[in-house]
Amino acid sequence: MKTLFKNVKQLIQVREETLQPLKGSEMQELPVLDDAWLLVEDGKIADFGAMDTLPDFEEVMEIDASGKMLLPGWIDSHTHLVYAGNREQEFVDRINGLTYEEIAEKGGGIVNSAKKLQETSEGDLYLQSAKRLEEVMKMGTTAIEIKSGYGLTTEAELKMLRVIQKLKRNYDLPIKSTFLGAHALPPEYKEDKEAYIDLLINEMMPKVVEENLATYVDVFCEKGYFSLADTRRILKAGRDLGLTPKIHVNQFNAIGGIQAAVENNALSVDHLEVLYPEDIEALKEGETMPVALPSCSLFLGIPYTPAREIIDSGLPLALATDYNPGSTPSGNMNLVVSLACIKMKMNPEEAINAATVNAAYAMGILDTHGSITKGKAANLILTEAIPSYGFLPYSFGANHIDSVYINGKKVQGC
Ligand SMILES: N=CN[C@@H](CCC(=O)O)C(=O)O
Ligand SMILES: [Zn+2]
Repeated sequence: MKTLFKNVKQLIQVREETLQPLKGSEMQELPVLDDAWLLVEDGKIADFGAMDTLPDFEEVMEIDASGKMLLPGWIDSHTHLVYAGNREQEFVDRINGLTYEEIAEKGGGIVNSAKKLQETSEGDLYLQSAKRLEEVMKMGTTAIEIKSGYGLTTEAELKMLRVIQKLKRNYDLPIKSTFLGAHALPPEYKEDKEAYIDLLINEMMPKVVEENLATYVDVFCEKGYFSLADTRRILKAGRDLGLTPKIHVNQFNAIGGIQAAVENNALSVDHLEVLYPEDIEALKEGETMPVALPSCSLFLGIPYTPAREIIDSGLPLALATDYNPGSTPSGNMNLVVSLACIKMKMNPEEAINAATVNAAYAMGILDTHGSITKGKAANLILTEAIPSYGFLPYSFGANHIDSVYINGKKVQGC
């Protein structure tokens, strides 16, 4: 089955190849092709060009994209989309003056979600999560990473990861799973953190690997959660079992997590709301992608990741949602791209590059996704008729998506 998009006002993020993420000033370049066509065959981008070069294709389904833009679908490289229930009460508590840390100290936060998840059946958890996945696909997300970390027991962590595995089987978009057993200390281990880390390393991780349930290993490296020494220990154990690190660092405090991540060849370091010059220097030493999560900053009222400092020092940057019940109950990548421009002073080109090419790198799928490149998956966003691509972040909060395609197939309901 072939699909031909014709009269596309602009094809955005057109690249012959994407071997490396985009760094520093490269992020300002967003290659586009005006008045274009694009052919999809067998779920892949087969060819594209300017309208005055359009060949006479036979047996194609034609889509007239006059006035509309076609771009690679958003790639969300950091989410906690599998969770049970919600934490609306904590949202109200924060409105009334408590901080995220104070709520966690009172037994709320991650352990609150863990309690809910432990009490939820695998079937119900799947249904809640599938609904969220469909919601974000309609908003243009065409590849996603999902973490465990709301289980905090062997059984519940495996339950989460099996739900992710079932989502992978039932949905066509790339889904990568990350084992985040080191998300918080369960209350029963409050006095014995080492015992929980032993359980995580000696029981949970081997089972996760045996059942092939995760590609990445994550740690919440933060004061009051997992220390630098804990992080190093868990990353090493994960690497020994073949799990690549991809970790939460520098959300509230910088405690050396970036250095540990780079030393362990982490694929990404995520959050970075607090960033010191030595963190930037450490990132320059490796291939680890910094990932900013601006909708978390918006929701918690914490600082935004200093994108200008990162990009202007020659580094790459990716954007993701952090979709989770506590700090970011939103999986809207369109809002993330807008916030990156409005609050982090990224220009539209940088933000779109960060949510496509660099996001694909942060998910380990840059060779197959993230750009309009021949042979890559036809995971695409077709916008409504809009004046320019900059209009997407500019008109924040609005939905200008006409339709979303995954492997060339239209996502229903958008
Ligand atoms: N910071 C750690 N984990 C999540 C929040 C988890 C929660 O509050 O449930 C995050 O990335 O923001
Ligand atoms: Zn997170």
